[in-house]
Amino acid sequence: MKNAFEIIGGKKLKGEIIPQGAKNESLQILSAVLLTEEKVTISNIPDIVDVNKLIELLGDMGVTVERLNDDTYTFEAKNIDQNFFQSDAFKAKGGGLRGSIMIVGPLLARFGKAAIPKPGGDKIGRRRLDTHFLGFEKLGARFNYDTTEEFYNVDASNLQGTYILLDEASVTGTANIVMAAVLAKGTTTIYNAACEPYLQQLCKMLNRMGAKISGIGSNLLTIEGVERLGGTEHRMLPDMIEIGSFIGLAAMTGSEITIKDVQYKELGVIPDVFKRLGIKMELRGDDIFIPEQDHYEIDTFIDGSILTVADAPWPGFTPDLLSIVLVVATQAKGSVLIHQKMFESRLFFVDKLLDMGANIILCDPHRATVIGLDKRIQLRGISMTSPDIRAGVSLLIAALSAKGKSTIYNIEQIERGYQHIDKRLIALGADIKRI
Ligand SMILES: CC(=O)N[C@H]1[C@@H](OP(=O)(O)OP(=O)(O)OC[C@H]2O[C@@H](n3ccc(=O)[nH]c3=O)[C@H](O)[C@@H]2O)O[C@H](CO)[C@@H](O)[C@@H]1O
Ligand SMILES: C=C(OP(=O)(O)O)C(=O)O
Repeated sequence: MKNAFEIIGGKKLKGEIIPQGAKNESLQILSAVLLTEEKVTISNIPDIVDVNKLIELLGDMGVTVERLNDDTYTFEAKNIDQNFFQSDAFKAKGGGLRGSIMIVGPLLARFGKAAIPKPGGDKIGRRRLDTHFLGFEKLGARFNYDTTEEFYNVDASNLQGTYILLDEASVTGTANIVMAAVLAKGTTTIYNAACEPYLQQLCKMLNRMGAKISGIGSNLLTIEGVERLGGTEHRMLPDMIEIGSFIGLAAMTGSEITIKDVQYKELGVIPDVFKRLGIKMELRGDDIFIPEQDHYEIDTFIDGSILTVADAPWPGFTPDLLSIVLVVATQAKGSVLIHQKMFESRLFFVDKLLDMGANIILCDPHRATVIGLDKRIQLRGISMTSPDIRAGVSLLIAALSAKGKSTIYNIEQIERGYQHIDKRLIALGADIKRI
């Protein structure tokens, strides 16, 4: 199995690229098919490792899965095999995919019990699941964590709606609790709910299935429980993290790129953050056009002090794009402080950028100051391994801009979230070989 990319950098790219369907939305939406025995048709599903693993897991647990074309599937969760959840196969597969935690909410809602191995995942720091389980407990569930097997069992024969104040606005936690509450008795109110577009899409889909959710897009969701849900059709939004990654790629490599059909109004502050790095872009219809630009200059705050880009729950800036912003800043004119508030170890990949010649001071695990090189000095290609999905793409962008050859190992990290990324970038003129 070829699991590295060899990249010859320094080439300008040119052309159009279509963003894939959203990874994080897909993981929520696919879990929601478990809430009904009727057929659910889902389109614009990205062909990426994480999503394919979840589809396979649904099939293993008894969901009838039919692929209608490249990106459209039907799912029918009529005969779920309860024995599967205690099998070794489930323990091995379920743990390999963080998003699989979101099958718990729907399974509780529909069958009154669920099980899940502790998910593994990227090297980006501790990732607790407390919010999920505190929410389930409020709804009347009892959970048991087997520390030796690293396995959770959850029981909830009688879910009852209630008021839940989340300890933090967890994205997958909110999705999980919403999916448990839609079939609970009575009304559930979730305050401090996350409200990313992924969640808005999930709630809209659940309402089309017969759920009664109001407050969509806010941090206060009200869910009136219903007896049953039915089938529906759903189309995934374009992946906003991919769109941000392509904006960064265009700027860093000085390329003219058009990102097609971005659903601009769903992107929140993402385009503005890249604009503050000095990147020019135009909205043409619903496409983002990024012209070839040899230099871009980072804005300052109004009082002239150094700009900070920090993550925050939606509608703040997503943490999943901070690594991309960091890498793009290495070739800007000016300086920026990158403040990764949510994850403890997501900035450590800067050591690779330092080896490539970037000017970065890692202040502490959460903060890095980037002093841009203004393209006076080109990064140089090196061999590296990626610790996580977004660092992986950031390093790919750095390698595409760098002088000479780079090798990125462990590209499964990248491929869990970016569809056929080598082929799509080669179509724009990139020199990438799978080795
Ligand atoms: C499959 C999926 O959808 N994954 C996304 C989801 O993960 P996930 O749902 O696992 O992430 P959470 O929203 O639960 O939390 C992410 C991190 O942020 C911290 N935290 C969260 C909320 C808050 O108000 N304050 C705070 O500090 C948490 O402690 C945790 O360390 O949301 C993350 C945060 O946008 C994204 O990086 C992931 O790509
Ligand atoms: C951290 C991410 O994903 P996950 O939650 O699946 O690990 C991400 O998409 O950047």
